[in-house]
Amino acid sequence: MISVEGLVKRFGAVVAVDGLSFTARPGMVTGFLGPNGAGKTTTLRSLLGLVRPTEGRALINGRAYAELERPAAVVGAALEATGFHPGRSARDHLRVTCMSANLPGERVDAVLEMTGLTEDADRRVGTYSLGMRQRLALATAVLGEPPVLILDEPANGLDPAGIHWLRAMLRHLADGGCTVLVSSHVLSEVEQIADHVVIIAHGRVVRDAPLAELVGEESELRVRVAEPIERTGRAEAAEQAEGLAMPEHAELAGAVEEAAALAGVLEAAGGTVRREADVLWVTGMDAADVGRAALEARIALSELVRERSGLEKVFLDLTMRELER
Ligand SMILES: Nc1ncnc2c1ncn2[C@@H]1O[C@H](COP(=O)(O)OP(=O)(O)OP(=O)(O)O)[C@@H](O)[C@H]1O
Repeated sequence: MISVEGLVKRFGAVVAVDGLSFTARPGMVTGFLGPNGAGKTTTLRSLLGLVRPTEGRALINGRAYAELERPAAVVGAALEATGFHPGRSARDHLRVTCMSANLPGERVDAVLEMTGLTEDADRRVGTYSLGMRQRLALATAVLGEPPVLILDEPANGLDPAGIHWLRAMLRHLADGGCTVLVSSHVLSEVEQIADHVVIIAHGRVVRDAPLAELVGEESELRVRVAEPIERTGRAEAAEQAEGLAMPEHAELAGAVEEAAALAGVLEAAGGTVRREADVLWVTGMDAADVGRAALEARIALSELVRERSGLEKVFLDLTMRELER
C-alpha cells in the first residue's frame, strides 16, 4: 500500500508538489499521470526517501522509506534506466545488487527469465538498447520480490511487443497482491496497463478514479445517416448524367439533409447533437433511444456506435482546465 498524504515539496521558489494526497492499493496497477513538470518524479522520489518532503508524508505500508527495516524486500523501484555500470553485464549487476541487499542469489536467474533477458545476460550493459535497459531496471526492481513496486515511465523505450510484455508482467504481479504504481505521460500506455488512475497537474490531484470510469464517461454516440432509398440508384445517376454541379457532399446530399432532420428530432428528445455532413455525434441519449427516434422519423441509419472518449481526451480536458486556472 502506498499513501501520499498532503505532500508538499518546494525547491526554493519552485513548488514541485502542492498538497498531494492519494493511495495506491495492493492487487492493482495504479497509473500516475500528468503533463511534463507536474510533479510525478518528485512524488516518486519522496516515496523512496530520495527527496525530503517540505510538508506532508509519502508512506509505503504506513512507513516512511527511511523507517523500513529491509527496504529491498518491501519496495522495488525503477526510476531511470541509466544508472547501470556500462562495463558490467546484466547478470553481474543483478548479482551485486543481490549481495548488497542480502537477497538469495537464485533470484538473478529468475528475474532474468521473467524480463526476457536470459540470452543477453552476459553482455555488457553498455551495449544494451534503451528497451533492454528498461527490462534490466524492472528485473532489478523485482529482485527482492517486493510487495510494492514504483516505476517511473517503465514503458519508455519499449516497442509494442515490450509494452505487451510489461502489461502482462505488471498484471501478473498485481494479481499476486502487489501494489504497483506506474508513472507516465504517454496516455495510451496507461490505458493499456492501469486499473486505477491518478492524474496530477501543477503538483495537485485533478482526478483519482478507476480507469473504466474515466474512459467510459462523456462517451458519444456516432450516428451515420444512410442515403434515403429514393435518392440512390436511378435519381442520382440521372443527375450525374445531366452534369449537374456537385456541391460539397453532393454525393451524400440526401443523407446530409436527413441527418439535419434527425439532429432536430434528437435535440427535441433531449440529446445534444454535433453534426458533420451525414454524421451526428450525440450525447445525453442511449443507442436504443436514438435508434427508435430514427425509426419513428423513418430515417435509415448506416452506423450507430458508442465511441469511448478515451483517456487522452479526459486527460487533456482535465489538465487544460487546471492550467487555465
Ligand atoms: N532538484 C530540483 N530542483 C529544482 N527544481 C526541481 C527539482 N526537481 C524537480 N524540480 C521542478 O519541480 C517540478 C516538477 O518536476 P518533476 O520532475 O517532479 O515533474 P514530472 O511530472 O516528473 O515531469 P516529467 O513528466 O517531465 O518527468 C518542475 O518544475 C521541475 O523543474
